[in-house]
Amino acid sequence: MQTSLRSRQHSLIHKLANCIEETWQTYLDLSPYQVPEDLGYVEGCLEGERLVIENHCYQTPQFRKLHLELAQVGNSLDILHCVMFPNPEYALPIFGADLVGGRDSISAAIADLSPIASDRSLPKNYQTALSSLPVIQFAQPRALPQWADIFSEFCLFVRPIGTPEEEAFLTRVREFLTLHCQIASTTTPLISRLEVAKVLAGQRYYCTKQQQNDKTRRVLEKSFGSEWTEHYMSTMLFDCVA
Ligand SMILES: C=CC1=C(C)C(=O)N/C1=C\C1=NC(=C\c2[nH]c(/C=C3\NC(=O)C(CC)=C3C)c(C)c2CCC(=O)O)/C(CCC(=O)O)=C1C
Repeated sequence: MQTSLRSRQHSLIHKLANCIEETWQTYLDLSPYQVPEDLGYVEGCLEGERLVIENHCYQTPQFRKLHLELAQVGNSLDILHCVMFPNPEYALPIFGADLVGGRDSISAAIADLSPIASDRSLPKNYQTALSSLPVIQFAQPRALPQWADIFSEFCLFVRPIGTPEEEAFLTRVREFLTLHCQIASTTTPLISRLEVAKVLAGQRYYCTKQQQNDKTRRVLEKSFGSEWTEHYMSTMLFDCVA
């Protein structure tokens, strides 16, 4: 297997990809996840922009899909995308992260443990743990777009300025991930079909809103066209089970 794309991407993306995989390996019981239509590694080049995508997928008893995706547009735009979809029998939030940047700076860095409850609240244990984390002051916080009503009050969305802010972002994401994996590993599955149905509704809402991110859609469409992109966004990036 050739070296991972991360070794040719921005250092924060490289470090976060390693951090995510190390945390999963440390706290979770990983099994392989069969990526459909050999989407493990894809390249597209329509309007002259070559897009390379590398997908890493796993599953565990508590998570139906752990998805880490690295992508590079030409040799200018680096992307890290990560979503942890809980098994619908576990009433757990959805961890999501997105890093987008050029060779020397990250323009968007976002990470969140997103609620799936209909009242948009996180479970008490998450709220207690997250509110005890020190608030980090970033120089350039970013405003969420209209579709992004799915994130929690603890969501980090910034343009990190310089190494200290990149390190602070990485540390906070590591704290989110560690907390999430530790709680998930000690959570017992739901029994009632009504509870499971509510979890599915929450995941479906999350996926529907994420699919409205036109920044993602446009990058994919330029290299793969709109039909492939619609399929990819609804079955690979943000698929919700029936
Ligand atoms: C957990 C949250 C989350 C997850 C899981 C997620 O997938 N996106 C998420 C959030 C999120 N992403 C955003 C932006 C951008 N996303 C891309 C592209 C891709 N992002 C990808 O994952 C892939 C597939 C590999 C591509 C191709 C680009 C280019 C940008 C513009 C960069 C910039 O503005 O500087 C914004 C701001 C949207 C706005 O301001 O309107 C938000 C909120």
